[in-house]
Amino acid sequence: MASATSGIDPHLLLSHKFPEATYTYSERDAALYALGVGACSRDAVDEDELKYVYHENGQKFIQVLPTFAALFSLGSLPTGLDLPGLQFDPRLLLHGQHYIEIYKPLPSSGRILNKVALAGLHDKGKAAILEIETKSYEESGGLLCMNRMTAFLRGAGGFSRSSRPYSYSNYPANQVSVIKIPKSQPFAVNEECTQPSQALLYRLSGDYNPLHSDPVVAKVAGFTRPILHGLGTLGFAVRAIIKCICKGDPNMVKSISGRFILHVYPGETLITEMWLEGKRVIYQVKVKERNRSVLSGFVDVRGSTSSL
Ligand SMILES: CCCCCCCCCCCCC/C=C/C(=O)SCCNC(=O)CCNC(=O)[C@H](O)C(C)(C)COP(=O)(O)OP(=O)(O)OC[C@H]1O[C@@H](n2cnc3c(N)ncnc32)[C@H](O)[C@@H]1OP(=O)(O)O
Repeated sequence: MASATSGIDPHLLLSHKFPEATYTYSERDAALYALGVGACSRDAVDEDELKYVYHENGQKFIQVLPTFAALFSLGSLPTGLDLPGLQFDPRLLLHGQHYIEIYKPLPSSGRILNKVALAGLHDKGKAAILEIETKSYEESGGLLCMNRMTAFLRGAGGFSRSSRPYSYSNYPANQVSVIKIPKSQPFAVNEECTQPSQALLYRLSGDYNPLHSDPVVAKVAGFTRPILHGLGTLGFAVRAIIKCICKGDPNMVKSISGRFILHVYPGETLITEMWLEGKRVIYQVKVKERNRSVLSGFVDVRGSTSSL
């Protein structure tokens, strides 16, 4: 794995003000995204999923998966991940966690205004953790969703000026995604193969990091070949939860939290296990071929749990 100079000045970094950014998308973008996270990949006429990619039964608009909201936040990051007070090797960046709150059903197309802020910074010694929060507004001014993404910057830790490791976050502790996986049998299990070309398809939704497409870059980052986008795996998991628990209704999803535990290679099989705890679905994704957990978290749902 490569290493390079890094350095973080917490005060300079946290005082940075991001400019507002817009993100425009069409139905084609929403459908391409759905295909990128495996919608209809097992069955091109899947009765729960065709609506994400096609105007099924004469529906006026396609429906949008709630995880599509994550693209709003990626689109608002500065080019080259260039921020004052932040020096790190971008080749060693991994997506660590992602948290989304959805306040309204996502429209099938739109122009979104993003307000971005730094939500957290933590010194983990071998790594720095940087959290970026994006609030996304419709043109009418209504708040549509909020994303908080966590970047795990390998090799960028050790910037604390005192013996106590630096740690700052501006949000409640109950929104962090380290969750306990129940010991009981899961309520539902979904198994699905990703395609060898999955990351090449997913990247067309706007995350062109070469870690997911370039074998040389992947090796420098410590992987044998390009890996799947973390948000790609999250998209598979949440789609499975919508299918198995929300009876195919994407608008039941209220919030989504996930921690990326281990990388996934495109072509591997994802097993999503789900447990119901009131209105919360605890989930864990394992890679079948390596029998390893790669992602875990929770999805909070709207509506009556008795009908689930
Ligand atoms: C604008 C400039 C800023 C840039 C940042 C912008 C945000 C960008 C977000 C990134 C999105 C775009 C790029 C996308 C990239 C990808 O999709 S990469 C693929 C998806 N991700 C992965 O595959 C990562 C899988 N996970 C791992 O490989 C490992 O979990 C790890 C992240 C390498 C950590 O493992 P390890 O080094 O063994 O850590 P530990 O020793 O267990 O823990 C050390 C401390 O770190 C905490 N921690 C561990 N894992 C995570 C995690 N996933 N997220 C957040 N924090 C994590 C852990 O709790 C430890 O802390 P303490 O308990 O306090 O000691």
